[in-house]
Amino acid sequence: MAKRYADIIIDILHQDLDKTFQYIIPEMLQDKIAIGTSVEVPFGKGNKLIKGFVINISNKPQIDPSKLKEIHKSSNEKVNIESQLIQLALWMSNQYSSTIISALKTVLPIHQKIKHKEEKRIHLVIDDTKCKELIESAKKKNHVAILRLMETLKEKSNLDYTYVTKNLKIPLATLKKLELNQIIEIISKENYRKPHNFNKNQSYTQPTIFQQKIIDEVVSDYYSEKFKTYLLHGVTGSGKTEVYMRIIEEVLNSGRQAIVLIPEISLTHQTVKRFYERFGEKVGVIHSKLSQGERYDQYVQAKNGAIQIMVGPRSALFAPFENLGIIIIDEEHETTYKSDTTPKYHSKEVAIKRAEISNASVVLGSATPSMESYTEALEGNYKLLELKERIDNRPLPTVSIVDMREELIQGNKSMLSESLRSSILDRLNKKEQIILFINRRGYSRFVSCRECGFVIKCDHCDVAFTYHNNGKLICHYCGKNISMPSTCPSCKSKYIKQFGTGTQKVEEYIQKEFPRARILRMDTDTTSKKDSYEQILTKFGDGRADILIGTQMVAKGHDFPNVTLVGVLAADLSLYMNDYRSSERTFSLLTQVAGRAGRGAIKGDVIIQTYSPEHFSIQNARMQDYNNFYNEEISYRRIMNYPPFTNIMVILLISEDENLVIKTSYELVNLIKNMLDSTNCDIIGPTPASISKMNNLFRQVIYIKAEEYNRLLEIKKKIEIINVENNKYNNMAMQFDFNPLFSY
Ligand SMILES: Nc1ncnc2c1ncn2[C@@H]1O[C@H](COP(=O)(O)OP(=O)(O)OP(=O)(O)O)[C@@H](O)[C@H]1O
Ligand SMILES: [Zn+2]
Ligand SMILES: [Zn+2]
Repeated sequence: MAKRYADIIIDILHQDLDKTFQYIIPEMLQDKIAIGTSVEVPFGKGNKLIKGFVINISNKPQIDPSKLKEIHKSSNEKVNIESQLIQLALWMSNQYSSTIISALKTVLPIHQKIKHKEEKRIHLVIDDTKCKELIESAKKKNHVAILRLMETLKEKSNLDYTYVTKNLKIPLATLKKLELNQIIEIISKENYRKPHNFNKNQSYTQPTIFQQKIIDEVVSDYYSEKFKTYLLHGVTGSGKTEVYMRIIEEVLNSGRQAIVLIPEISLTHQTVKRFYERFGEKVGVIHSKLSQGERYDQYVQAKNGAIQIMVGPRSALFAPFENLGIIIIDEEHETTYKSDTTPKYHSKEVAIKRAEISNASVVLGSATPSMESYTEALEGNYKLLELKERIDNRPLPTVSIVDMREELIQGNKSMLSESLRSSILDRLNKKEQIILFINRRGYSRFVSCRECGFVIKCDHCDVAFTYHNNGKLICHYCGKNISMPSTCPSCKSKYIKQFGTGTQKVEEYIQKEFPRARILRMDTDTTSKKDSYEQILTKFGDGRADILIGTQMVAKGHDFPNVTLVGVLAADLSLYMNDYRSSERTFSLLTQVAGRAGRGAIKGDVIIQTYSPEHFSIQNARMQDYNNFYNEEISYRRIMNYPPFTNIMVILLISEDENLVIKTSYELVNLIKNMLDSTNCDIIGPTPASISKMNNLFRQVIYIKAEEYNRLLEIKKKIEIINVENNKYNNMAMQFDFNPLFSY
């Protein structure tokens, strides 16, 4: 048999060893070694044995084979799932241009040294008569500990170990002795931590004919082994979750597993509850508020088959399912699906890749699909599925727009318009519930006129200037900057200022206006504890509060049938961020938050307060007309050459030396210009980053646009080679991001 060689990545905990080493696969290990196998290899001068992972196998040695060492030993564990995940990590490290190690750390739980929580119980193993004798003799000999234990055990027959040692204060030696004499038995049973407690519900909803048609389509593709990516575009409240659950049921029946991704942790409670009611103990959950131990337990159970559906944000994508059948991404348009740490992957792309590796289907669901996904669907790359109506033919809520400039003219300077104020009062009287949404994205960053609504924008880029603390307004797309004007350039009003209201201020104000209303607030301040989302949402869901005030986290996914009024306090805040995606984000946010109203028997109303009532994002959100919005936005993207028509790579340069970072950024741009054939790339910048100084480090950004994604990867590789060859960027950190969802 020809000799085979394995590329091995050495112990993942050594950050600096981000390269592979080739080893000979010895005869006796030939059939034990595959991609993903964990092995022990001799390393370095002393040939110390260390752990590594096989990431590739070939027939060709890279150097003189007599210089290669042999793999010492391979672990006997089944490798299938690790091998799939390692394959995925390798793809990620290439696609997002990160180190192999950081990609591996993302997909595999590296630190596995967490102890299982053990539950031990003490059982009485002698009969009643014997027990009484023992109690009598303990009394005589004045053995108080034994007496105490026996009397309690006689009644309960078995007790929790910790209770016995801590509460009854029985010494360990005594327990040992009793065990030795076969009076008691200490039985330990592995006990998995359960992060959620719900009951399985037996009554099932019957799918509507519209839901059924979609379920049938996906399921029949699945059974004929056509594993595709679907885009389920269903209006708010159309019952997408039921569709997911029915499809998953079939996947489970076929002996395979499912992953359900949700955009953020605030939605975990509702989704896990719904899935748990349907599937019981088979549902697992992974999110950042679980303890290390809880997370590890979920991982182990997914691996051993106890858990078959993993629900959670991003990281649930890496659940170690051997036979993954489907990945669902709910609210697929959400920006939280993009990782903000290296590798900066997009969950949708990784999900599609993972599905390809394991022959699984992917369902993306949203009432407001991302521009990218909808374009893919129109081009036939994803299969488009639509739910155009709400369940039971319930109407979508009526959305009205209030022009806050008018309110000001009428002398109303408060944050509530007259119409929103009277509607709130009306619902409080009717004992119906209200959600007040404060759009905090772009908080305090752009500058607008309170009188005419004018927003100060860069004349080259059609994006709002960003307000900087030194009183300067800077365009982060071209670098142009101006001083903050003292009057509105359009109407000369002096009510021009940067924007923003905090949630807490809103809560205080609303409470003062409606003293009898029971108010809950949900934002990052009120949700720092592990179960705070759950508490707030359960309280509101049970009707123990009238008004829920919150930021983005109240906007989507929630299903509260008694909510009949949704108020949006400042729709504009996300409209003029220095970001070409701001229209899309505003539209989907408003449509999503509007979609929380009228999901039960009573029709809902939505009131959107804005200074830009004519903006097409707001107008289309009012009509809840996704297609119209898409058509307007896509033509803008085409003209401006933004994604999905191009790909963008960001280079962020960071240094404590301001002059150096600026000088280098210009040099780098020249260098890139020289290496490009300029026909198919566009360079924008360098400019100072939105946060141009952070922790005393100065930040410059360069944007490169290219139609072909791989061009960007090539450019990046070249820059790195130059860097390694002449140590060019030594006193500087350089970060790359591909198709970022926010501007830098
Ligand atoms: N077939 C059905 N029969 C009766 N009620 C249903 C059915 N399917 C779903 N529902 C109910 O309709 C409501 C809305 O469903 P769901 O929350 O899944 O909507 P959605 O499409 O995910 O909306 P959003 O995009 O706003 O999150 C839920 O209360 C759900 O229980
Ligand atoms: Zn500009
Ligand atoms: Zn003005």
